[in-house]
Amino acid sequence: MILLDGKKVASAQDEKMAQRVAAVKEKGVTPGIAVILVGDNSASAVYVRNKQRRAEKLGMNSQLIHFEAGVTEKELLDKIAELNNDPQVDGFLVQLPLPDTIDEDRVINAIDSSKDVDGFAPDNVGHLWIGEPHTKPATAAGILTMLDYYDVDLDGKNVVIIGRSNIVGKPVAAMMLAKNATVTIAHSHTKNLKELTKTADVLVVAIGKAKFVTKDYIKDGAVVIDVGMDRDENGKLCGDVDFDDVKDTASMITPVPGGVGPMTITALMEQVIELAEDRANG
Ligand SMILES: Nc1nc(=O)c2c([nH]1)NC[C@@H]1CN(c3ccc(C(=O)N[C@@H](CCC(=O)O)C(=O)O)cc3)C=[N+]21
Repeated sequence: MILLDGKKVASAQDEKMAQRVAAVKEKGVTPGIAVILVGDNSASAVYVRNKQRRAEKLGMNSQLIHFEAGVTEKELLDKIAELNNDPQVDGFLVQLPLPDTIDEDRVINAIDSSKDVDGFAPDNVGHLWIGEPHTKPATAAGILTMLDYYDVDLDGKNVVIIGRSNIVGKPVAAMMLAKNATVTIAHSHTKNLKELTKTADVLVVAIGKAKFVTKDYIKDGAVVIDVGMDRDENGKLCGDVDFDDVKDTASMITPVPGGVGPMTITALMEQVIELAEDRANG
């Protein structure tokens, strides 16, 4: 079994990205990212901190805007308008999920789609499905970079994705379809899930249930991508895949932590650098 080592791939990408940051700075542009975090969800705080750290390491400008859970939609929308108009900010995102008091769609729609580094804005979703992406959702982009790094060719492969979220499942499907895979999206209403997942050459799991996928879901030699960020019975970070159970059946697998997570951040940073390059080139 080959471990798909997100930390290793991320640091290899970091070297290339640091050079791009340096080159764009020579042209007088420093790539700038902002992250809006609402409330004090501890997991979100960890991700946000990791994003800040990576941005700083790459020599980028990075600002965190932290609102209390009681923030009003208006305050949030005002901040978004300010970032839309801030020329130093190439891209920004609002960490999801938001508190129930806030209309998530309205917030996402308020982000200028040219600065929507998450690729969640409706026009960016459309561009992605047409096959002419502007910005791409970071987790999906990170997964594709990872597979490319390990020379996993998707052309003609059967891909099964468990999970149909706008953040992960759907964009992974669009991007793998563009690589000529045969893509199936499974979800909570799917019948005979195990029979379906056993047809997968590549299985992507993004459901948010700790250790849900065991070896009886997997074809011998499958590539398994675990997008889960869950806690096991001892409160330890784990994925949606029972790693120890599947490790002798899968040919390649992402660990949690150290798999998709670091790649998500890499993809996000790369997206901001691309937007900064566009700014520098006018
Ligand atoms: N608008 C928006 N965009 C997102 O991209 C977004 C979001 N909202 N909401 C939450 C999810 C989750 N996410 C992660 C990013 C990095 C790690 C990460 O760095 N993980 C490390 C460390 C995890 C740890 O130590 O806790 C790892 O897997 O090795 C995890 C999860 C981005 N998300």
